[in-house]
Amino acid sequence: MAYTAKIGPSILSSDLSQLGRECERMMECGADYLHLDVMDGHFVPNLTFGHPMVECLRRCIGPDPFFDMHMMVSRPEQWVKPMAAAGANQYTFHLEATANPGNLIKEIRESGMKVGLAIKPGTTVEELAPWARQIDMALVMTVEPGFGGQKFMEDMMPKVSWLRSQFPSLDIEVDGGVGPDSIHRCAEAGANMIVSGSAVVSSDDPRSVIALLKNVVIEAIQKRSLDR
Ligand SMILES: O=C(CO)[C@@H](O)[C@H](O)COP(=O)(O)O
Ligand SMILES: [Fe+2]
Repeated sequence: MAYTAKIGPSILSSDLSQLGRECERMMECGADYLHLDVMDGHFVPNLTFGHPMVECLRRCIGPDPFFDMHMMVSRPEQWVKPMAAAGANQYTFHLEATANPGNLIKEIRESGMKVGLAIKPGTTVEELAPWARQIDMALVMTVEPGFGGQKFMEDMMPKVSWLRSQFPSLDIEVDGGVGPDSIHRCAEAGANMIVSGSAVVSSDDPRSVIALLKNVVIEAIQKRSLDR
């Protein structure tokens, strides 16, 4: 069991005029990585930022924080090299957005980034499975991508459980509506990379929320290793 508990705040719900400072604040509060949501207004009905912003963020907060790029874009092939040059560490693309996942996985690796593969709520986990041994992380969306602050979809948890049973050492991320009320379900199902936006960023005490989320996942991982 190679995976560990990691919490990655999504800075989508933060004060975007202060993005650099907000990223620093999340890292100071115990975040393990930063989840950066890129939306192109086409794959999803919302627009955020692209590689120029990532380059500025990297310059602002230094080389260490791990940037997990959640690419909610229609042509993920187009942004691999620019994102790598801007300082992204992991490129998480949507299975629904490409006709040739194998080629894209190869391009991402050749650009020096880790590979994440995301599925929307309507996509089955069996469609992701053929790629699972070639990727670093599977992202099971627990809301329809596009906006922060939506309700957690508990009915996505069987996808996480199935992936964990089939791929015991894969990093599995959940994203959307995850916070203190839903973290137990995610952790029990087998998720180990936890994206949390509004629950962390809008809290008066983000440090405590991050610690709580992480402890629940650590306990679930320990329990699973004892049960084996
Ligand atoms: O990718 C997305 C939404 O499309 C997410 O990363 C959200 O931005 C997470 O925010 P919360 O749902 O936790 O508020
Ligand atoms: Fe996201």
